[in-house]
Parts: sequence; structure tokens; C-alpha cells
Amino acid sequence: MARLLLLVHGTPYPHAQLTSSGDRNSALATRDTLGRISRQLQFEVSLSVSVIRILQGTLAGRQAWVVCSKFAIMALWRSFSSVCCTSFGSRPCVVPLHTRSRAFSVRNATASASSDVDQLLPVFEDVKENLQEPTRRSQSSPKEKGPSSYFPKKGQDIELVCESLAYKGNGVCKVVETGFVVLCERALPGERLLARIVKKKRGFAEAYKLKTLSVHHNAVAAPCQHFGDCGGCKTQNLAYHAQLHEKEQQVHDLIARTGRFGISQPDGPTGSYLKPIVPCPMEFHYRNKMEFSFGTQQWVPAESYSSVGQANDEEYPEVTKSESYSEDFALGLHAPKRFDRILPINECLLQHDVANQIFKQVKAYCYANSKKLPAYDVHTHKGFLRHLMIRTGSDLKTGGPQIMVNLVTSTFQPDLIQPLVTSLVDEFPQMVSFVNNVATSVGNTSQSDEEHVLFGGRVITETLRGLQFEISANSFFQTNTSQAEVLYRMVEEQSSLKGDASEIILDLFCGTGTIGLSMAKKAKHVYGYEIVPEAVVDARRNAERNGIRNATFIQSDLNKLINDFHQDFPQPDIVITDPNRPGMHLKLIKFLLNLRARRIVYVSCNPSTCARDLDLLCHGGEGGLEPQTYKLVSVQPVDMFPHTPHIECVCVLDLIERS
Ligand SMILES: C[S@@+](CC[C@H](N)C(=O)[O-])C[C@H]1O[C@@H](n2cnc3c(N)ncnc32)[C@H](O)[C@@H]1O
Repeated sequence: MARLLLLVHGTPYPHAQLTSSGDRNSALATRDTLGRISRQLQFEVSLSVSVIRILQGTLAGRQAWVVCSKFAIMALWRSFSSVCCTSFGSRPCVVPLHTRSRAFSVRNATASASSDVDQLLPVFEDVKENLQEPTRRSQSSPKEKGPSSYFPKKGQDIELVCESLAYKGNGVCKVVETGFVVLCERALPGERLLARIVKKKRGFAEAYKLKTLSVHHNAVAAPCQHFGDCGGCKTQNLAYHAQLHEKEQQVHDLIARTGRFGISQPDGPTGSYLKPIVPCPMEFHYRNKMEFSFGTQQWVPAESYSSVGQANDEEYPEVTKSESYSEDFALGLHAPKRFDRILPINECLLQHDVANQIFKQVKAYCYANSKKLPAYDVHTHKGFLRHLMIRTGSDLKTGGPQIMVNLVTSTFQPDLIQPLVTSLVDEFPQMVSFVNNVATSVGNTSQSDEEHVLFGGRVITETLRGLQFEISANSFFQTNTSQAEVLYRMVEEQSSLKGDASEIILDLFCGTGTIGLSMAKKAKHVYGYEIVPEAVVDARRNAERNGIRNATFIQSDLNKLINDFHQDFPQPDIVITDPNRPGMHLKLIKFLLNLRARRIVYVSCNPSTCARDLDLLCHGGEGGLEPQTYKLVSVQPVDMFPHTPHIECVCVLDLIERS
């Protein structure tokens, strides 16, 4: 007879209690229930306070089933290879079943943790069915591939089903047979796929996709020729409405779990403040800035994906040879997770058409002259060409495109570049600025030590919220101009300014001052803080250019607040905070909680750190933060970057008045 080992109270694993209340009566009730099940299904049941002791004492090479919580399953799995586990407890989970040769999932096992026999019987019937299964299957198809244990191994190829997209765009998948969670690159929600495990982490594994086995109904043909190889547009082959749904879901989950604002029921708390995502009207050509890199090592993936993600070769991830170009020169985008390998590209569908034409001309010129203009080698730090940045603005009079080309080199040798500049000037009247930034540092960045203007002006222009902005090569400007218009309008509306020029706005992480300046006409005064000195200079110039006198911009590191920070400005009514991806420093959060502005509008490009900060601002806690200072009013996701994992959010918090 099969042995069903039953774990009860008092185990060394605190999570492994069988009942939620943990009292003796409910344990007995559970034991009684399982006793009835075992009689009905003819299992032998053993009870013990220590599952390890049971296994050591009674397993003796026989197959056994253990009923316990999922935490205990993990511990057991590491110790014993011939144990079948199912979960039972206050928190039901997907159940892995393991025998010596293969793994099975127990259908319906997540249905209930109740001690009701009727509900539990199907689970254990499944267990019993699987008991016979291994022999039957192994006889019929001995070569059939399958996971050999609950924990997949590094290098193992495994069949997955993708359920959703995680933040950063990787698919959240489950191993078909066991339910084990695997984060898989390029997996799309709803598809079945074959993947190779690359990394094992605690409780989950990471993989990359080898092949789509069955395509999701929302899969579409990806228009970009580099899709699948380039790390940028991971979800170009997912219908846009489905991308939006996934992004909305991610924000929802992060706000609910990390932010601790409750799981949404249709009329539950998260649902009530989470607003529907605002789509981006332009699905392509929306980026006003693209940065490409030169390199000495081309990355040409052997496996290229077709439009719906079919792999044609399993030798992923790379070969470094290319037939079409010399091996020691490449211009394109960094290969995924490789700082030294460049994926040569022909165009990028996210940038403006004219920017693509310019890119092609620069590329052709540089490849043809690669002996005179060698690419910079990030290992030896030799070579000349480092980065190519193309920025698109608009002419303030005609509204037509204005292009800036910024070539980043390791030394200043204008004679080498001038023929390229001349050829671009002849061909592209839209190019109004060609600058050469010289970066001598060994870091892989386009930030430079000096800037030389080789053609036109030092800046291009753009119109946003009725204001004119000058953008220099290194200053921050929102990369999707038309959607920034929507975002800034939203920030202004949600800041609920009275509009009578009586209120003070504190604009934190203000960049070139775009948000604060667009609201200045309704405010008494705007105080903007920003770390990058050039951006502060641009912000001041932008204020002047637009005749705005009630805005002050100050260079400051908001991660290192000094005690008298507040003395620089009067008590603000509204705080706009727009930090970069790491979110706000705890010191700044503490400062805001003490400052007590009437409303905070938090603009975020990273919903994960945003949810963390909202939690601290509203629930307090960590580091003695005051609870109940702010309440969350709304979270509005905005899609600024279709086909990429990026999500922008505008969140509104209102001060809770002290009684
Ligand atoms: C997401 S951008 C927002 C810029 C601006 N609000 C806009 O919409 O154009 C974040 C800005 O924060 C600045 N920043 C990053 N770390 C900072 C820090 N520690 N102190 C002050 N500013 C910082 C960056 O330079 C960047 O301009």
C-alpha cells in the first residue's frame, strides 16, 4: 500500500501547520478528514510532529506522500528525492508531485484548504492516479523528455506556460508539469513555449525562450527587422491592447502588494484609486532621442526570431561573427546584458524617419572609413568612435523636425569628422546641430568632458505645453514629446492648483524645469531642485526664454538633504516629485512627511520603487516614519513607451488633516 505521510502540529517548520488556527481541535479534525480520505483511497497514513523524523524512520526507500505546507515542501525536496508532496494548510499552493523518474502536477489542488472531504477527495484521487502513472508512461515512451525534479536544472530545456508579464517585461511562466515559477525573457502571456533554464534563484528560475509552441491569440507580427535580437522592444509581437492590459496589471499588483494598498476586488481599495492606463497614440516613431554605440565586437545572434517568436536554432545566445561587416567594427545597440557586444542595426522604428535616414548615412560613412575612424574598444580603451546620439526636436516656427547629431569620441580630432558633417549638412536640411562630445573616461557612458559644436547651434528647440524649450546634447528632456504633453497636462490637472497665483510649488527632480515651468502661470512661485548643473542652467534659460519670472532653479542632491534645506523656500502647497528609477531616498521621504504640503503629485518611471515610496508616505513605518500623514487618492498609469516594459505613473496623495 502507498504510504501517505501526514505532517501535523508542532513540527520544526512553523509554516507547516495544517490548519490556519493551529489549535489542537482543528488539527484533530484535519487528521480525521485525512483519515477518512486515506481509508476511502486506501492509503496508509502516518502522523508525526516531525516530517524529517518520519521520513528517516519510515520511508526506507519506499515511495511516500507528504501532506504539508508549501514551505515544508521546499525543505523536503532538498533532503529527499523519492518523496511526493502535496500541500495542505492555511495557504493552498500549486502542488508538485515527484517520483524517482518524473514530476506531475496535481490538478485542482489549489482549490481549497478546507477540511471538507468532498473537496479534498479529488486532490488525492489525483495523487493516486499519478502513483500508477510513472510506470505506465515510462514503459510507453522511455525517451520522452521531461523535468527530472521539481527544481529545474541550469541548462535544462523545459516546457512553460506564460501567465503574465513581470515588471521589466519578462514573462512570468510556470513549468507545465509542476507549476514551478520561471521568469522567461521574451515569453508572452498566454503562450506555451520551450525555454532553457539559465539561472536558479530561491524559489524560481530564470530562462530564455527557445521556441514558441503555441502562439497566444494576441500575438502579432513584429514590424522591426531586429525584433527578438535587440533588447529594446520586448513586446512588439504582442497586440498593443494586450501590452496595455499587462502594464495596467503590473501597476495594480505592485500598488497592492509592495504598496500594501490591498488586493483589488471589483469594488475593493486598489480598484478604486487605480485609473485605467492612458494609451500612447503613436505606437512607433515616438522617441525624440536614441543613443547608439560603436564597438569592436559585433553580436549577431545565431537564433533569430520570426515575427511571432519562433526560434530556428537552439544555440542561443550568440555567435560573434558576421558575414557582412568586418568583425572589429560595429554600430548599433548593446546586446542584451552585454556591455562589450554591439548588435549592428539598420534602423530603429522608435525614432523619427529622418533620424533613421541620418543614422544610415553615419553608419555607411563610418563603416567605409573604419580604418581612419576606429571604434572604441571597451576592454583596451583604444579607438576613437564611442557613441552616436540623435535627438529630434521641432522648429518653433514651422513645427517641422529639427535634428541634433551628437558624436561622442575619445579624443578631439575634428578633421577626421568634418567630411561626415559636410555630407550630412548637404543631405539633411533638418539637421540644425552637429556636436562632438569628447569623453575621455573609461566608463561606458556618453557623458563627456568637453563639447564642440561642429555645425549649427548647441541646442535644438521643442514646444511643450505652449512653452518653448532649448535642449542641449546632455540635458534631460522627456523622450516622448507628444505623450509628455499628455503627462504634464495630467500633472497640472491633478495638482488641483487654485489657479489664482497664490500657491507655492516645489518641483523636485525638475530636470530642465519643464513640469514646474508649465505650471508657473497658475502659481505664486515654483522652486525646482535638480542634481545636474547643466540641466539647472537649461531650466533657468528656459524660464527666461518664456518670460517666466516666478521660478527659481537650484542645483542640489536630493539624496543628501542638509538640515536647513527648507529655509531655501516658503511652505509649499503642492509638491511635484519626479525621481529617476531608484525612487526617493528615505531622507527625502522623511522630509516630505515633516513638510506636510497639502498635496503631493508623484510622477514615476518605475512603479516598483513608486509603490515602495507610496507605502512609506501613506503607511509610515520604517525608520520611525509617521503613519497616516498622507492618503493615496489616485494612481494613473500612462504608457509613454509602447513595446517596451517601461511604465509611467502619476500618483496623487493628499495630506490627512490632524484632528
Ligand atoms: C525622471 S527625470 C525628471 C525630470 C523632469 N521632471 C522632467 O519631467 O523633465 C529625473 C531627474 O532627476 C534628476 N536627479 C537624479 N538624481 C537626483 C538627485 N539625487 N538629486 C536631485 N536630482 C536628481 C535627474 O538628473 C533627472 O533630471
